[in-house]
Amino acid sequence: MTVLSCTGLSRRFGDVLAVDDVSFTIAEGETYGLLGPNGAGKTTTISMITGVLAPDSGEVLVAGQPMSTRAIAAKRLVGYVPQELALYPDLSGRENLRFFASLYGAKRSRVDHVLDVVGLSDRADDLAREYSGGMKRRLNVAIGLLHEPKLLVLDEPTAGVDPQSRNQIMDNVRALAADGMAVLYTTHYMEEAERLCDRVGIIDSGRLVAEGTQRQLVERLGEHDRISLQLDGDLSRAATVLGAVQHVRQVAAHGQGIELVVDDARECLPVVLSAISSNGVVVRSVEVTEPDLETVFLHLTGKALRE
Ligand SMILES: Nc1ncnc2c1ncn2[C@@H]1O[C@H](COP(=O)(O)OP(=O)(O)OP(=O)(O)O)[C@@H](O)[C@H]1O
Repeated sequence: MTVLSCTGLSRRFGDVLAVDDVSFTIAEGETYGLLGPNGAGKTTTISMITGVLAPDSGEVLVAGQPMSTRAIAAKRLVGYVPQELALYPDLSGRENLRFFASLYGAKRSRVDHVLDVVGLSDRADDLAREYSGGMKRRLNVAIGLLHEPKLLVLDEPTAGVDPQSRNQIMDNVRALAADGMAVLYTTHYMEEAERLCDRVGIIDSGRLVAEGTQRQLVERLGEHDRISLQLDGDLSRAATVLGAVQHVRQVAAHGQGIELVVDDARECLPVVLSAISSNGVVVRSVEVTEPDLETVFLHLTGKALRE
């Protein structure tokens, strides 16, 4: 079942078209990663999805309910974990949660449950100001879960947190998705997107430039595995021999090195190495590059995700 459906979302700030005709959906139990360089339009998109900001055009539906800045029913279905921490430092973790539970009309019994989910039960009665950055963020996630949302929106939840909290947050997302929650996740960490997200959308200058599973994106761009070799010996002979090896698509020699574009590096490598050595050329080093989301992202946006 589709939980989130965005259709033709656009939003302008003065001369800047921050979000330009963005459409995507997220199904029950699916984790969708929204990736983009700084200023691409991620936060503006999220603000429209969570009903914080009105779109100039387009529509957001959450479990079939239209979202708007005044849509109480739709907002009840969304848990939002913003980039900026939103909690009271002079209240304990538990008091923060009780406060937000009363604000959202959530059951008080949810407080202990969400504390347990984010692994803060044993520190629940300490003041939030005494929490580490990672614990504060976990408390923020707990606040987002209080009212049992169908869609959880996390805006860079692991930015600047310690590895333990980062792992905890990622485990939480996995478990929540396994229980059927739809998750929208933005991050600057490509490996998180690779590990967590069933599908990703790449946004650049306000437009969704590509969308799919990691494999689909890599295949659509026609990216291939590469093998870089540093060699001693007759390079031109090695290049000729390698050009005839099955599944080698391109051979380029430069200096003492040869760069190969191949179909499947793991399968090709043993054949490549034996072809070289049987022609009296010595291999000094080998580097294999398999295309990943970072490659796709660079290809599409011309930028690294973390700059
Ligand atoms: N309230 C605003 N007023 C004017 N311009 C804005 C406003 N909010 C966002 N913008 C502009 O809209 C564009 C998209 O910004 P947005 O914050 O959505 O990007 P982002 O992808 O979330 O970036 P980051 O990764 O840096 O958080 C940027 O050019 C930004 O300067």
